[in-house]
Amino acid sequence: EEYSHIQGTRWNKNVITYRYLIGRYTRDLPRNTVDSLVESAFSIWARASSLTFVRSHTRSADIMVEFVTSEHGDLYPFDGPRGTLAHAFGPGLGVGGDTHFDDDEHWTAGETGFNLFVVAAHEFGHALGLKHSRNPASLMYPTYRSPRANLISSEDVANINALY
Ligand SMILES: CNC(=O)[C@@H](NC(=O)[C@H](CC(C)C)CN(O)C=O)C(C)(C)C
Ligand SMILES: [Ca+2]
Ligand SMILES: [Zn+2]
Ligand SMILES: [Zn+2]
Repeated sequence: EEYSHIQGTRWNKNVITYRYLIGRYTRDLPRNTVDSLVESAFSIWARASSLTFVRSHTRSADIMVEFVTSEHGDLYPFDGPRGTLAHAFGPGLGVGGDTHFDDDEHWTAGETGFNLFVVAAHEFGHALGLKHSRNPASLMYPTYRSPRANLISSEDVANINALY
């Protein structure tokens, strides 16, 4: 789900930085696989818009990416295996844009478990300010669906370009 009621509606810049909280990677996948799946999820939005995403190694990144379980320091504890898979805060300072993945899930790069690329693409939509869509073809549909060819719909492209 998205918590944009806490944050603003959009970033006031086109270059958006992200970083991982070191030590908060999942053990389901090699680190470089996590890095490339996350990079691919960002590139979906970069290709659809005028936004660019830069990985940062300093404290000041816009979007902090981490894998956490249960109670993890915000008001939205995760719920163990299945159920909620991840959440992201809408654009803004501090927690704004931060994206948390439930590490009680089995994260994969394929068809089994939950595909990290698919979930990250959805979450980064929220981190950019998008809300859920009732259109099942949309990346912002609130229920997980396994990876498919064209993940992003024309509605998603229209929505991100209406915002930026
Ligand atoms: C398998 N479990 C689900 O399909 C669950 N949905 C999610 O975990 C959403 C993320 C998916 C769409 C990647 C939560 N969300 O909206 C985050 O921004 C439930 C539908 C059970 C809530
Ligand atoms: Ca869960
Ligand atoms: Zn969502
Ligand atoms: Zn959280």
